[in-house]
Amino acid sequence: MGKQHHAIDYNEKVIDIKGLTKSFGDYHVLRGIDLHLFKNENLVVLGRSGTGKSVLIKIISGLLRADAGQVGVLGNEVVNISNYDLQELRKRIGFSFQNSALYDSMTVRKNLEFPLVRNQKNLKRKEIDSMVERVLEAVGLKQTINQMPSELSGGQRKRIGIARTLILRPEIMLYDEPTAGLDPITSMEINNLINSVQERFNTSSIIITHDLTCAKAVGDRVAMLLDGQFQRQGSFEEVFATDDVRVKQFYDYNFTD
Ligand SMILES: Nc1ncnc2c1ncn2[C@@H]1O[C@H](COP(=O)(O)OP(=O)(O)OP(=O)(O)O)[C@@H](O)[C@H]1O
Repeated sequence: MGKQHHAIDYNEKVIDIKGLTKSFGDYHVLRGIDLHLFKNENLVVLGRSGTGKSVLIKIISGLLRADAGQVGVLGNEVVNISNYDLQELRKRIGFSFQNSALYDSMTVRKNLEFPLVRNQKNLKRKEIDSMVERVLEAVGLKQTINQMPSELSGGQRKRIGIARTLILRPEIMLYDEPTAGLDPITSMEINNLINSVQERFNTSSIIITHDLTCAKAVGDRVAMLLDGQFQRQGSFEEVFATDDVRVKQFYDYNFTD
């Protein structure tokens, strides 16, 4: 059984992509993609290395431009968005990168304050402290507030990275390989965290992963990129209920549970 989640709003699409194409020279990475994300939904995007998963989330967040198609994000059309609107839109989207990229010379507290101080210049000390405490509590790491990143485990650093993203209260979360390089128990803890973030912060998320245990644990819906298109979408079970050798191979090599 995949996960069950009941708060998804099927009437509201926070991301709505139609006919998206993107090439690099002669290499056609995305070949007419249709994809949507409902409000409060966790959507897992699966695909082999090099299939264009990172390119897709870069286009969603405006870091890369699409060649053609429509990319609706929180009511904006990002294909022809102005730079100002793009900056405003980016504040509503949180990224959790593969390498959490904490600042090694700053304590956990300073790392968490950093995006706040940069983006919301008029906050009082008390407000900053309470926001830091709130996100630290949400990721279960209150005790690390005065530690340096080098004193944390890989899983803890990943959590702090997620906390730092949450502090700006994003409406959409984009997780790039959230369990990469983590052991199975730590991975499970991150999967649980992704689900609890969805519930506590009402985020809608795209989770890019190779880890099928993660896909099963966090995905309300799964979409698989094959040859530049989402040829399979549905529940975890639906996506893998096929004789397509490309899908079977992906399952056999990536499911270790
Ligand atoms: N800026 C770029 N210029 C040229 N080619 C690019 C660029 N960005 C990505 N590509 C190519 O597009 C393809 C898809 O890359 P992408 O990073 O999206 O893969 P991915 O599915 O995220 O794989 P992985 O899981 O390995 O990160 C790759 O072949 C890559 O070389």
